[in-house]
Amino acid sequence: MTTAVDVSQRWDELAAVKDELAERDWFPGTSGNLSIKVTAVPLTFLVTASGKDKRKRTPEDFLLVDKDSRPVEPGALKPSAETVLHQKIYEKTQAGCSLHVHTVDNNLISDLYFEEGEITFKHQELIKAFQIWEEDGELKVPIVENHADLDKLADAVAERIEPGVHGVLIRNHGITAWGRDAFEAKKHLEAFEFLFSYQVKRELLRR
Ligand SMILES: CSCCC(=O)C(=O)COP(=O)(O)O
Ligand SMILES: [Zn+2]
Repeated sequence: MTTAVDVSQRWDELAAVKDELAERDWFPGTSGNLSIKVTAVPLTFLVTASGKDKRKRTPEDFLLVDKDSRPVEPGALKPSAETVLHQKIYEKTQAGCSLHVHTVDNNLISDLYFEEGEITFKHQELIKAFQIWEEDGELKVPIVENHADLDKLADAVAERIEPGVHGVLIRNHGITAWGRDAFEAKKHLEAFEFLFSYQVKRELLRR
């Protein structure tokens, strides 16, 4: 059962994450969407309303949706166009929070490594953010095509989820990253973006 207290607590957590990502300027041109799980069975989650400037904090920032990404209560607010991606993450993982942002670095990496289908990070301290502690441990980030059909896109992302995958890049679009809760999802997203930024600069220096 969803209680008003659960929704309000999760709302505040997601709003705090949204503020922090906004400070990093990770929502250019109204892009990006965020969600947080409220109940597991049946699945309900708060998701950002579509088309809004996610840098602003308003009482209409999020709405509660059900297991089919439909609003729990009728109203004027539309859930993110990409809500079904969040739904698939909750269906396929134990995630409690899912974050999607468009950055120049994640777009460049998704394009540069698209043909390989993934990018692998090794010998980087920050892969410890993903609990990889071995000296030769590797972090793989799958890359999928940016299908215009969002159900197809969500299926393509879901197909690449396996143990050890904490985020999927969408070619020239952005990344969807997740974690057990808001803290872990943000930690993963920040670590991914650090690694992408490093790799972009490394490629530039090499050329
Ligand atoms: C203006 S960016 C195009 C849509 C998109 O990729 C995105 O992340 C934002 O869509 P939403 O419906 O969640 O506002
Ligand atoms: Zn997007």
